[in-house]
Amino acid sequence: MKLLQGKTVLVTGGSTGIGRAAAIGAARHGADVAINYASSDDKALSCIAEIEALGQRGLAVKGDVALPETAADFVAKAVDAFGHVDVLVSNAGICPFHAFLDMPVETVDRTFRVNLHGAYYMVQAAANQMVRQGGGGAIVAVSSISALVGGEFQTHYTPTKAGVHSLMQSAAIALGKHGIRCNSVLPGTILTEINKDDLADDAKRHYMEERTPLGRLGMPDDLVGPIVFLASDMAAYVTGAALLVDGGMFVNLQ
Ligand SMILES: NC(=O)C1=CN([C@@H]2O[C@H](COP(=O)(O)OP(=O)(O)OC[C@H]3O[C@@H](n4cnc5c(N)ncnc54)[C@H](O)[C@@H]3O)[C@@H](O)[C@H]2O)C=CC1
Ligand SMILES: C[C@H](O)[C@@H]1OC(=O)[C@H](O)[C@@H]1O
Repeated sequence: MKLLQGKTVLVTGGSTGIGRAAAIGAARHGADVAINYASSDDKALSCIAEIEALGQRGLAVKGDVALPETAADFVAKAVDAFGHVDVLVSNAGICPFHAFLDMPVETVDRTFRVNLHGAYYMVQAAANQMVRQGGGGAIVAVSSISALVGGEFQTHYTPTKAGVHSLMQSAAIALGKHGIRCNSVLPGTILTEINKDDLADDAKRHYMEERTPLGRLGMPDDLVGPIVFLASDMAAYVTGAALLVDGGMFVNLQ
């Protein structure tokens, strides 16, 4: 069953990790897909190749989501290529682990600009296009379990994830009249580039695995079903919601 047949799906940070999995997963469900990416042309093009191998159209647009103009450019190029925007997956993000007391200003600033400001600009640009089109749409933001709990070396990061979660709640109210649904997924610990160095520490990785009732850390593909569901008409009456995708980590006190 293809849940996104005929839809156009935009994904930020779509060349690796959760964004890549979401982009290819959307194509598997019948969507044409545009990805935003920050750096690696090779990784972006290989993602497009996988989308096209599934019989769907793909587009890769390079841009730094921290820059407001990137959002308008990404949406405009997607509309030029595919004619409309039906779904936005706001995924791009960074988590440069660092201690609190000597956290550099530039690290705080960059993390906020990418994770929160970038999400804001992309959601706003996609929503304006959806309003122009009429017919509604769906926005899925990749927040985090870290919207709900803290991290010693993530004092600059967790507020951005809480902010993304809150942005979806407010956007859901602002956009409901336009038939645009806004929801968050809150992944637990998923094995991707973002935490490759952090989880190279065996003790840290073992601790995170032990905290997870399902007994394993997540993989990017574990996010595809929840994201596609929230993007699809299966979630027609779901907006302002947050879906933990964490193997049970959040509820596991003892
Ligand atoms: N991996 C995990 O355990 C978790 C990840 N997340 C979130 O998932 C999202 C995706 O991260 P992952 O797939 O895990 O790692 P990742 O590092 O593979 O993906 C992040 C993507 O965002 C892109 N990106 C970074 N800065 C950008 C910028 N300024 N402009 C455009 N693209 C940019 C990167 O190039 C990369 O492709 C992030 O928002 C992260 O906060 C949330 C909870 C858990
Ligand atoms: C980068 C972290 O390992 C990852 O990202 C999050 O949002 C959670 O803190 C995960 O553990």
